[in-house]
Amino acid sequence: MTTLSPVVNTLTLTRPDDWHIHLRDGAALVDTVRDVSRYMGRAIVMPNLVPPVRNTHDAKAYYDRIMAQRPQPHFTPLMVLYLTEQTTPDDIRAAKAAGLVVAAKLYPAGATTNSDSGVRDVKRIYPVLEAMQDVGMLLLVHGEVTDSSIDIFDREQVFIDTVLTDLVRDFPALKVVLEHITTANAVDFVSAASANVAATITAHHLLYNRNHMLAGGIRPHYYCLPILKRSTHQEALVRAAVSGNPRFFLGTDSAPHAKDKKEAACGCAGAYTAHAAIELYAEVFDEQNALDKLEGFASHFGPDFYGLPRNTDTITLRCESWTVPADYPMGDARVVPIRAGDLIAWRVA
Ligand SMILES: NC(=O)N[C@@H](CC(=O)O)C(=O)O
Ligand SMILES: [Zn+2]
Ligand SMILES: [Zn+2]
Repeated sequence: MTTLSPVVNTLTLTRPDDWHIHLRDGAALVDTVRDVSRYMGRAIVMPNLVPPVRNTHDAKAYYDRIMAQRPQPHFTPLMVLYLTEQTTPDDIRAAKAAGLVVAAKLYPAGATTNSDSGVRDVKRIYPVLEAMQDVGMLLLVHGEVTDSSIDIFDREQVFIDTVLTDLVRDFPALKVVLEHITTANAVDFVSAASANVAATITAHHLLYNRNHMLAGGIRPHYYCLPILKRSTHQEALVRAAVSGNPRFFLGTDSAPHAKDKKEAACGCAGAYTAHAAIELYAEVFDEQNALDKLEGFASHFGPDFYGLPRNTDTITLRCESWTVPADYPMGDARVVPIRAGDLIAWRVA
């Protein structure tokens, strides 16, 4: 239960989880694992490494590399397989049997960072989806079409209309998470879908719209995929997040890229928010006078949808502003976080 002090300057809630994060690999793990494990209980760890996490063996090895960073003891990484057109139903059954892997991720080939090994035609992985539905493994989806003739601001909506609608109809018992939603269309789709369809929402898509990225100068650290949309979409996401509808829950999509790879003529897609994830979400809920709805979104609805137990301990946030550093170390590189050099209103006690 959320406890609000009378003056609402502290907030205690069940320990949250992050249902979508990129921890990367190698030297970066020191920093990404430390950040995510500060207070998150679990994290769904995205498999878009190079090469991707394709099978139980890869997932176990990646899990071990994460655990070698000695995350806080309350932290557990939840592993995900990367679906390719070569993934077999046996890969799914083996991963389920091994117990470490809770989901598999559909990246349309070419849709986002390290998605080249992804799926060109969803029909080709229908036998794999059949197996997932059968064994109860969740499908996580980067929901954008890749057709170059489709406007980048429309790619999520077109994916919903041309791919996802058929997919959820053809696999009614498959649990599907539409990741990092960015449009009112996605909110409407999930709200109207069966109880087996949910969505994650990032802090940056709740806090920002495309003006923040493009008006008065181009700001590459706001560039992520799916791209920030116009404010009416942002407002629809905020309404969904604070609605108390259990099919919308927290997934930061914190996705670090080295500063020089973002501040470049052709910059990478991804925003870093793991330095202040729950703090940024708290700002959004506070702004909406909906702090009492944060716990459901951050700590209850995710595990409920995944069929996992809720965390049993708590964290406490204080309404006390602090200045985010200009950058943070990320292995041998530096990463510029969201809100760099600026204030955040909440801090974790
Ligand atoms: N969101 C992003 O813009 N980038 C992510 C990939 C993804 O989640 O689509 C990344 O891995 O950098
Ligand atoms: Zn994605
Ligand atoms: Zn992501």
